[in-house]
Amino acid sequence: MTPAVQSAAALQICRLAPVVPVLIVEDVAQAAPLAQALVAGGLPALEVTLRTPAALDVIRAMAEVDGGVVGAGTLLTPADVKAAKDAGAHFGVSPGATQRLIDACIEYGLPLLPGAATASEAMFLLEQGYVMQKFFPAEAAGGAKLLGSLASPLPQITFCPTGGVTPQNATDYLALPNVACVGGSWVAPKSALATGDWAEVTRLAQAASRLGA
Ligand SMILES: O=C(O)C(=O)C[C@H](O)[C@H](O)COP(=O)(O)O
Repeated sequence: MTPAVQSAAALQICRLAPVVPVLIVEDVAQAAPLAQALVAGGLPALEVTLRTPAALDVIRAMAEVDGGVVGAGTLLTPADVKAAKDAGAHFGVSPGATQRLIDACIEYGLPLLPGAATASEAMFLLEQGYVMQKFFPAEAAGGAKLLGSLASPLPQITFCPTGGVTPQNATDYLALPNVACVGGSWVAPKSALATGDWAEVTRLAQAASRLGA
């Protein structure tokens, strides 16, 4: 799957809703109810970070949830790409990008949302064919001001800013011409997961799904 085809798929997924929840899930039993709560709240695209031992099983369980489009986050190696694809991930997200990671996504047919934080990184990815990129770490790298500054020299790139995005600053990003959606962990807070408060997750997702409207 060429980078251009990967980006077309990633762009479509990023346009489903203004927010892609970034999920850190320790317990596979939480996967289905969490995904159902987020989809019910209007956020179908879900990013499960490969940062917990349960992550691949969580992806497997979430892939069964109606209406959800599940991706794997924190992809760092070709082995991560293969494991994510085998688990049923529809897309992959990385904080950055390496040639090995890109080659693996081409080989295994996993649409990648690769990360960039500077003009040169974004241009390297554009040369490869990635017109849809993650802007990471969004707030620490320069926030909406930096990303907005990239829109005029690099109008062909659309971004999903992630990292430090909150309900408060999300609207600044969503107002930019080069932003399709934002990524954020706030819609699935640790406290709600710990208590299984899925109604709270749906409430947060509903509020997030209205951002930028
Ligand atoms: O794991 C990845 O692939 C990452 O790139 C990191 C995530 O984007 C951040 O963890 C977002 O988290 P918040 O800043 O809490 O919204």
